[in-house]
Amino acid sequence: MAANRAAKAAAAAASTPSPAPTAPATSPQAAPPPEKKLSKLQQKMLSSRAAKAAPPAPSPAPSELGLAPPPPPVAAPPPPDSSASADEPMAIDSPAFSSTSLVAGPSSFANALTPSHRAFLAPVAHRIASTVPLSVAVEPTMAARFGPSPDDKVLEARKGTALGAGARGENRLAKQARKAASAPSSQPGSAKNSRPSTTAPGAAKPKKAVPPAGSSFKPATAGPVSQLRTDMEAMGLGDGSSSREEERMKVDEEPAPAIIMSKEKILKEVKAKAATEKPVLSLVVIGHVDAGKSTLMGRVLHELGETTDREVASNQRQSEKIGKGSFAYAWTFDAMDEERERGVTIDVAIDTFSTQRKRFTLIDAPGHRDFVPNMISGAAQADVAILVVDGASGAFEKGFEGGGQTREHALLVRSLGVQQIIVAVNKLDAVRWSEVRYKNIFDQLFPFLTDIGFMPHKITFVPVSASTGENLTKQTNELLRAWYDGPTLVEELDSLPVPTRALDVALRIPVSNVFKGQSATASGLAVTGRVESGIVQVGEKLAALPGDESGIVRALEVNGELVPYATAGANATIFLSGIEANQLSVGSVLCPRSQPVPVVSTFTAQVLVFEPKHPITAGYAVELFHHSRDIPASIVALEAMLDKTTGKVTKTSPRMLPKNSSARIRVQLRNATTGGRSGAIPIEPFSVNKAMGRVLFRRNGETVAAGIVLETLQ
Ligand SMILES: Nc1nc2c(ncn2[C@@H]2O[C@H](COP(=O)(O)OP(=O)(O)OP(=O)(O)O)[C@@H](O)[C@H]2O)c(=O)[nH]1
Repeated sequence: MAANRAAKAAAAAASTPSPAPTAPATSPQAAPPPEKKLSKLQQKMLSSRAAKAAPPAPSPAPSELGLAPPPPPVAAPPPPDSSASADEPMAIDSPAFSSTSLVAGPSSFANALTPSHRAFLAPVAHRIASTVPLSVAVEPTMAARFGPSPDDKVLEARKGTALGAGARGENRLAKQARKAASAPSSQPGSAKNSRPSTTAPGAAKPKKAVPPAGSSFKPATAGPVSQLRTDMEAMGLGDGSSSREEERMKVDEEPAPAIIMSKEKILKEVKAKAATEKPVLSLVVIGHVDAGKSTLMGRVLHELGETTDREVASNQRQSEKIGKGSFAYAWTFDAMDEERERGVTIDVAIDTFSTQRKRFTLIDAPGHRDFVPNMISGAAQADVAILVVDGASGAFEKGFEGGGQTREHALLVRSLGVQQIIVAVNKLDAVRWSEVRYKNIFDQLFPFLTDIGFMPHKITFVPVSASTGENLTKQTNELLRAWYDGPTLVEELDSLPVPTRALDVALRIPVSNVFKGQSATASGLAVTGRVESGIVQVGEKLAALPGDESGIVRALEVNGELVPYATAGANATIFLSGIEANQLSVGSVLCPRSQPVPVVSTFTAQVLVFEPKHPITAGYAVELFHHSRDIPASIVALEAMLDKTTGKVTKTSPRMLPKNSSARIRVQLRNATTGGRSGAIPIEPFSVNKAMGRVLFRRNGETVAAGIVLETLQ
């Protein structure tokens, strides 16, 4: 398998990369980058699109959502991608603010998980991260005061069911870790009956620690975890070992490890590594329910040798037993009992895989509309997305037209900062590899994606069949080969550009999970989170916002390895000392005390209104999504309506915001005085830090607007 892959990649490298269809040739933006060669089909499709007159997008076309970059002058070269670099100046001052400037990517728990995280988290924390119950439990009076939010209702309904926190079955990596773990106490509870232990299982294999030279590096236990434990036990996740745990984790008396590397030295090292190591990208898989997301990625992992024939055969046998044989590959990800019984993904699942030139952290997101909050949590940390669409007759239309999640997911990932998207046109085996069908889907989807702000050359289409494995790593089907000679899905993944990381700016780590971790290498209070910007290293003292507490980084883990530092883009587990667990929660932000993130409950934002059922008026209640945090808020003032193309004020103090409009609004959190804790959250203007300045607004289970933070107020 490995040899095959190498040979394939070598062949791919030898030939000029040939991307799937890109832009309509009628648009100046449509020109693909010169180094990319079009396949025959792509050329045909583009020229057929060019042949059609290119009328301006009909109103209210998605382009008019204000999400697309303003149309360039006819002969102008393609505009630069304003969010291509995390370091470049912000575009929000520009009159032509658009969704392109809405992009860069907050964070969540999802791809913070390395294999050893999974070992830690499988029994308990895997779900806690993506679900709000932890924060709900921390702020119990919030719901009493304001009533449950729509998304809370979904989460509430999940409590006590197999959908509730911690109830997830073992996934592939957790299972491997459990098998490998030697100590009985380190075994996670089984998915079905046992209550999982709050102590995470030992890592599958002892990992080689990489202590900074000269430091007193020693994984240490951390402070009391009363709130976390209370939360966990309230959710039925405790292991009854409270006092033992409390004793063990009471006070960290280990001396803090010293910081030993200068930032300059780290930056130099990072540069040197970039030349020799595979870059890591976070990949989220999205699409309408049943499009085949889990099957596709389960199959990709198998084709790449990440799962064994034996594992697949076992899933096949077991899925057939309950009459769900067609879901065998999906079971690699859909590990919860309920997911398997219903044949529906409920929560994000994480995995990792490598291609010839890249490593991927894979986030398999649920497609069902009820689980969009989970999808957001996963997508918030992604660099790139695969949008899976169902090519079977009528199925694509079902997912794409009113109410389907194809549009919503694409819009969400774009608003969350994802710029690069691969459309996997799946289930083409069901239509005998019809080229006409493929082109028909391309013709519907491509303009939509460009209109919501994806740059044409950052969109690729690949025809595939997840269940037969066709065109994932190889093309064998003659019906397909008759009209397609472009790259396979894996080749397409392998050739994705690596986003620029914001290394040389203030450190920001939005926390996506808090747990008590214990592996062969480290233990104690730990958080997972994506390093959105800057560099963190062992020994560093970090403020945990909101709050006055600081913790010391005792150990850092990235991709299952202990490391002396982690840089922007890394999904890290950070073991902390000198701070109590109740000072941290999902949505906290770790940053240097000297460069804090503003903690506020009111801010102004520039938003694009999607298609809410009712127009937005002052006092409109919403769920605010910021990284992994999901918090009740109100749009307290409509300051101005804006022209979507120029960004100029068209009307001050409008009475309401209609669908597809752009506006400047004032937002206030609704829990500002709840529970004795500050209701304020750490949030930053987009102009200061793109990743910290993106917000999404949902209401009654639908996403109503997305935007960027303009100014933090109080
Ligand atoms: N014919 C055909 N069926 C497929 C293909 N890919 C997936 N399916 C079937 O489609 C159904 C749904 O597949 P899943 O992988 O669970 O879909 P999903 O998008 O992950 O579903 P959710 O995560 O619940 O939204 C299963 O019965 C699969 O066997 C394909 O390429 N061809």
